[in-house]
Amino acid sequence: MIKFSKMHGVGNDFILIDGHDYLGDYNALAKKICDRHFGIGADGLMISKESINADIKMIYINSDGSTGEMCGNGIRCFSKFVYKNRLVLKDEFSIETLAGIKKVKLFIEDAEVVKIKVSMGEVIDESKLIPIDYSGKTFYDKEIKILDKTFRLSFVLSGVPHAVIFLEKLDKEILLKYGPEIEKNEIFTNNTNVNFVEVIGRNQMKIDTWERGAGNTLACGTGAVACVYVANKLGFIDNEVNVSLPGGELSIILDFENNEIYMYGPASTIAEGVYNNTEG
Ligand SMILES: N[C@@H](CCC[C@H](N)C(=O)O)C(=O)O
Repeated sequence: MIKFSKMHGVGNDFILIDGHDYLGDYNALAKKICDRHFGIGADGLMISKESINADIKMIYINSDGSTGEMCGNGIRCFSKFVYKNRLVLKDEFSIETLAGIKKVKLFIEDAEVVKIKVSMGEVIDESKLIPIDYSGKTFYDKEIKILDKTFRLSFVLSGVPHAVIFLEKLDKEILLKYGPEIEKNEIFTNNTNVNFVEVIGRNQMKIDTWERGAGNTLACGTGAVACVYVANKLGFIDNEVNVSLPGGELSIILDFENNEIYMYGPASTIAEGVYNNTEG
């Protein structure tokens, strides 16, 4: 029996457990517990662990059992989870992830966490530092043929790898047909998340994401950061952007002076309970 919380960050849903409550194989557990028919159902599993370098450590595993280095929506849920479960006793703290240490700040009203700010760090775009088989310096707006269609694609690392494609209008059929193909395209040496973006104005965009290891999700936080960064680099938008995702809204701020990117968004607790790990 494993105690869990089920949470979502703008529709990107997760199961969270305290690492003290389960010490087994987390990747195998993620596959079982995230299954939408035989498990609780979620896009990913997060486990809290003690950290030597930060206030707490977050382990993130996708629903297919693969490890993700970071999760933008996940880290907001994780922050609220560890605060509510008194694993961290401050409202501003640091979290160790496989993509480095991230700082978070909780906004609390009437004892409820209403919003979380995450310092997401820098986006990395140098090809030699990111998982792409490409000899040029960076991979911005390059033509790439996928099945029968040629896309203009950019590729960056915002904690996890992200492909960014701008469309005149978002199209679910394109996402579902080409997303899985791009995710596993051989140029991306560690696979990739795939974001389709519609720019609405200088401060507004819409994104639909096909996630590495989880498929089509209702939102992706690291994806929102990657898309805002790339769109700004290509001159399409300013540095403060409201991002609409199928599951809700995020706010992303590029702070060039401090080499920092901030993400603001909510985190909601849906359920708390006990998972029976012996059946299912
Ligand atoms: N949903 C996430 C990203 C989760 C990890 C990703 N699927 C990967 O393995 O790269 C987010 O909100 O950032």
